[in-house]
Amino acid sequence: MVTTSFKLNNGLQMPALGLGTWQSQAGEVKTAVSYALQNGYKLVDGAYCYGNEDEVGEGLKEAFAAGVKREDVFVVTKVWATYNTRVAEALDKSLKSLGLEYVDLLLVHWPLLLNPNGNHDKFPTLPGGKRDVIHDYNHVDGWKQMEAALASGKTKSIGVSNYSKRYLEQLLPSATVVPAVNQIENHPSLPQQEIVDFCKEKGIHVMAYSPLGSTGSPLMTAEPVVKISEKKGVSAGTVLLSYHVNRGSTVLAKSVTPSRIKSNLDIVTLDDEDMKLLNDYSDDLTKKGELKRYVYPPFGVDFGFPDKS
Ligand SMILES: NC(=O)C1=CN([C@@H]2O[C@H](COP(=O)(O)OP(=O)(O)OC[C@H]3O[C@@H](n4cnc5c(N)ncnc54)[C@H](OP(=O)(O)O)[C@@H]3O)[C@@H](O)[C@H]2O)C=CC1
Ligand SMILES: O=C[C@H](O)[C@@H](O)[C@@H](O)[C@H](O)C(=O)O
Repeated sequence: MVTTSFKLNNGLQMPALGLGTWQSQAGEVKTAVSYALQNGYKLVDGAYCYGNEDEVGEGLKEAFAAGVKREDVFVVTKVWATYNTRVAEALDKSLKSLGLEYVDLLLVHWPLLLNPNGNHDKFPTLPGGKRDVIHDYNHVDGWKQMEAALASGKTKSIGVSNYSKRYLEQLLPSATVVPAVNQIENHPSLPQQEIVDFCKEKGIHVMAYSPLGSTGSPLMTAEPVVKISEKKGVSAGTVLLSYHVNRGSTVLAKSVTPSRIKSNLDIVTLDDEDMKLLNDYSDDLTKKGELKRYVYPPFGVDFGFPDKS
């Protein structure tokens, strides 16, 4: 029996699979969200930064009108980096767009501050074009605002995203509330074993993003993925998504294509031999220095991840 949900450190259950909405275009994401929720998805992952939360909200509304219950959907949003000193405001904006009274999980999208008074709401830049990062901001202080957001009742859980072990080690000694979740890029080409192990030790649930290798799903053709998919008679997508659930993580898959949204629901148990093939592939890339991070925004900040600074 494949796991369908995981218990968070606050006692709430989080579904094992969620629909991603990054880069889901206007005119497509409403249908994707509504279709997914009416066909078995229980989690939707969004963010203010994605610029499509109004439409995600329309999709939620359509699903609720069709009989899906609010309490059966786990809605995630994130505080964008220009709002890390204005968490309450960010959460209110997202709730308004989503048409909700509360979200189930609010994440710090990235552990840094982009200038809240800069030349752009989301991506402020300096005269030379570089991102306008406020370098004396301390993400540990920012967490206090996340704890206040939790106390407001407008989110049921709080967590982080894009936190390496180093960043978690900075945060945890001062945290009154231990993050329920760390959402990180994760797949066989970026196993993140150190962070996954550390999170497990600290009771922080991992949500894996870009499991297919992000735009265009390049990991579908990775050799061990194809091999396992042929052996088991399942799709390459199923292998890549199941890898996380088998590791005890929640996985997010983005699609705006109904047939893919549906097929991504097929999570299977991978046996020890399958996991060994995938782990050997990861170890080999690690040894060769060929780990691959697909999501690498130009912040110019060392986040402490293994592949690139
Ligand atoms: N916290 C963070 O900083 C980040 C969070 N995320 C979250 O994780 C989610 C997933 O990651 P994301 O980077 O979007 O990438 P994914 O790894 O989910 O890949 C998405 C791509 O794969 C395609 N695809 C989806 N399913 C299939 C399938 N069954 N067969 C073939 N192709 C398929 C999609 O195409 P199509 O849509 O055209 O069907 C799209 O091009 C995001 O949407 C977002 O919610 C992602 C990045 C960073
Ligand atoms: O969640 C997805 C990613 O983190 C995305 O929000 C960033 O990559 C952003 O587009 C950026 O350019 O900084």
